[in-house]
Amino acid sequence: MLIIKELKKSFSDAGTPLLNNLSLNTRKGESISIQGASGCGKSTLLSLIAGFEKPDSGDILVNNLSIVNSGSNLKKIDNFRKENLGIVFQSFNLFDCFNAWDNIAFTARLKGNVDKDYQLALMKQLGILSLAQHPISSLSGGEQQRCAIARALVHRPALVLADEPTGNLDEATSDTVSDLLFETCRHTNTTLVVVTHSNEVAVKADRALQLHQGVLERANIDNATLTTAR
Ligand SMILES: Nc1ncnc2c1ncn2[C@@H]1O[C@H](COP(=O)(O)OP(=O)(O)OP(=O)(O)O)[C@@H](O)[C@H]1O
Repeated sequence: MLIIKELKKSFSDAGTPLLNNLSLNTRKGESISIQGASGCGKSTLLSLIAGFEKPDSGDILVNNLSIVNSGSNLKKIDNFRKENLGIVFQSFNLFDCFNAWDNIAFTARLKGNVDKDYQLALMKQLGILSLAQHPISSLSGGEQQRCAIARALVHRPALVLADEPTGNLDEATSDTVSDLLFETCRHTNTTLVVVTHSNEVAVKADRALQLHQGVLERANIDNATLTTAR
């Protein structure tokens, strides 16, 4: 579904590339977590997958569409995002001037396929239906992030990218919100890539990976590490 082939990316000519022949192959509906040291290139990788940045070489395919080779065609890449991509940010990135319902409807309106029943079902699943008419600024951090998850899914994207989705939440809220993110993506058969510093969040993915020296490796998160992290 998401296929990354021998991706290279550097921000300077000196030294080893930040991403150095990185490859990944995911199944439809699979969830992947990515951890790694600060500055190792996790957010850069998400930006490349979203088509916000261009790699030096290699290819990225989502549902057989090359994000890299569509990169020079801005309309095509814009359509790719509208059709295929949902994004969840650490800082929620919701609009203060809209209520919860209109914030969530935003991506579907961009795509031109508002499906009220589907939005109602998603909001119900995420436990935020009763907040639909509330101003976004009146919601707690956990409630806002649940709205952001609904917004990322409401246009039925094939792929959701989440960059530190629980980074601004306390431990208990992080647990609830990350459970909802993984469950909702499983329920809707949406492929999910989550960048996180949290071992507790990382182990909820079907595959836990770490970015190390420019490539993705299987993460080794054992129970002892989890216990220590708690
Ligand atoms: N547009 C850019 N121009 C130059 N350098 C950049 C640019 N974007 C990122 N970098 C550098 O690339 C490296 C990787 O950044 P990135 O944000 O991808 O790391 P990260 O693994 O997500 O880090 P963190 O866990 O701290 O968020 C950093 O050294 C960063 O300064």
